[in-house]
Amino acid sequence: MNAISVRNLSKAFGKKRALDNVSIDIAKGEMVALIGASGSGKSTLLRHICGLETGQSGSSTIEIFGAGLQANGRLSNGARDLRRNIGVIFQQFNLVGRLSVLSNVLVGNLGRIPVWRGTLGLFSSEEKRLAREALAKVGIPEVAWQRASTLSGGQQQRAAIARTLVQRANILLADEPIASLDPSSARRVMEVLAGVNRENGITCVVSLHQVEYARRYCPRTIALKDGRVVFDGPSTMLTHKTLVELYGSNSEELILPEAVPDFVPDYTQPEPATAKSPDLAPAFA
Ligand SMILES: Nc1ncnc2c1ncn2[C@@H]1O[C@H](COP(=O)(O)OP(=O)(O)OP(=O)(O)O)[C@@H](O)[C@H]1O
Repeated sequence: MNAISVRNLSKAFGKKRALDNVSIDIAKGEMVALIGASGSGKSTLLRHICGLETGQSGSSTIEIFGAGLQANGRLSNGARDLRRNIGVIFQQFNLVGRLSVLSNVLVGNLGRIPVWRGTLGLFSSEEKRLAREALAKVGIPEVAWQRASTLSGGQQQRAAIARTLVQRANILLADEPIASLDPSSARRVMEVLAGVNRENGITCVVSLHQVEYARRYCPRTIALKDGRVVFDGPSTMLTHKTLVELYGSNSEELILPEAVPDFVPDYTQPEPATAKSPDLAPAFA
């Protein structure tokens, strides 16, 4: 079954065509990279898939697990319920800085509990236990009581992933989650995303600037250029040569300067035990 199905999606902002007749299917359990130079439409596509934007009127549709999220530029009646299945992580601004990390993770419950309970911040001990388990799953159980503003960028992204686990999202859309991180934090966040995909079966779509991360962590890559899908296939086929053909001089934006050209990754193998925190036990599996 497809987790996400997009048909004929176009979107213009004034005269700028941000998405141009995009059609993609993403199967349940896939881990897909969305790459493209700046302004190619990655964020716009993700914002449509989570229902934050509607496409142009016409014959476009977006379905989530076979149910209509939007059609012809209008959100469906069931969109609100479908959105509960979708966790979203942005490059920044994922957490409320003055609240504890645990409170931020507990926010993932809000779609499921009575509004009054959420407003008063009244969470059951079971909900708190699950939130702590989610923090353990992403490898940062020790920061539960810290103010979110005191976390490093990578820890903040991992806390945001923990919140989507508490939300019980079965689709995770991550919009440039590693763009402002140093390489080791970026790898750690990508490992956590790959872990929740592999161990929890969560369908992940991750927009990335660097193709190396796509090749290392995502079996499939969808590449956008000027709002159009210009590549959709195995990440291993997206060689530097192909990137140059697709993007010309803009391809430099997508290749890490120190990258070894066209190394072949092995993302099919689970991470070796040494590369993983013992905290990443599949508590939610
Ligand atoms: N709300 C908006 N109003 C006007 N133009 C917009 C809006 N959102 C996006 N755009 C334009 O649509 C195009 C696609 O933008 P989008 O943010 O989706 O690209 P992107 O691939 O995510 O880029 P980046 O990698 O720089 O984040 C860009 O030209 C952008 O300026």
